Amino acid sequence: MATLNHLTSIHTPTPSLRPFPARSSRNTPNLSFYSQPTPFSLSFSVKPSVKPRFRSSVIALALRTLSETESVVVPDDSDQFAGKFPPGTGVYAVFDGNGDLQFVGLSRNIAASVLAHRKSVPELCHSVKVGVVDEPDREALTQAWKSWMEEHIKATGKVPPGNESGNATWVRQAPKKKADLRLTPGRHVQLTVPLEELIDRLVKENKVVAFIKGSRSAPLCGFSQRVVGILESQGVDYESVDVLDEDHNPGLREKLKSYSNWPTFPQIFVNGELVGGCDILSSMYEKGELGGLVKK
Ligand SMILES: N[C@@H](CCC(=O)N[C@@H](CS)C(=O)NCC(=O)O)C(=O)O
Ligand code: FES
Repeated sequence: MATLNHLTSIHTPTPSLRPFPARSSRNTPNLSFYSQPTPFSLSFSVKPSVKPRFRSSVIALALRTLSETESVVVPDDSDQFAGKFPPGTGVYAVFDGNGDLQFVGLSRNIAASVLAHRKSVPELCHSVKVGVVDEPDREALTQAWKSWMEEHIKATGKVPPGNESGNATWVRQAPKKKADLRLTPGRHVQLTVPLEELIDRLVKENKVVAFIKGSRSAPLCGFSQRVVGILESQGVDYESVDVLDEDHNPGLREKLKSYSNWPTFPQIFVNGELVGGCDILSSMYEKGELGGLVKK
């Protein structure tokens, strides 16, 4: 069983971690842009005329416009993909190998969208510019998307080919989500084996298990949502269990804390061992350490 000692040995705390993305200025939607090689935890938002406050020796250029945002080359190998793109909401612009803009998209999980495009149209998906939108309501997102589109149209007189009506190259059906795992069929069915044993079996029989608050399709807490976003952006085949579902998982919320010796959720297990919660997973994702751990 994983213990806190075990965990500290595999996780070095990263004080630079903070809620992502950073808050921004008045009036305009909160846009924060970042570019390689700046990890997204260091992204921040500024008005163009304002000097950013740098948080590390890696100098980040935080700019608002499409032309001023640096592009990030999309790696060939999905294992090198980790940490390059944020698993959060915003706009992104995809360029082909000639540097021609092919598509401007909106996504709730930019990293997952870029990965999907890279797989479906690798020849058109060479590099990507990203604009993260803080507190993304529909209007802020649409405004962000419009500003990049308008900038491109102004400069070239053309809509990016992928955004022309009728072009379905970049549109994809949202993949069907797996169902959450449940420990029992319902309240009427009593557990016949101790809960601890069920947890033990569950985490040992499934490579990656995320115990979260809410379902994977509708997480009920930002920490759980972030972890789901990260796992999905990596295309990880994982199982999820809702610790708030007392009907199907009675007592799990409390029992899991003693089982894992970890007091909060989410909790992510890999090969039967607790890897950690949201902070640890975020940090591993940003450092590109997650792929090796969770891939089969
Ligand atoms: N720093 C934690 C954040 C998670 C957290 O603080 N979770 C709280 C609120 S969702 C929790 O699970 N509390 C115990 C409980 O609700 O039973 C992490 O990295 O996962
Ligand atoms: S449920 Fe409130 S922070 Fe997670």
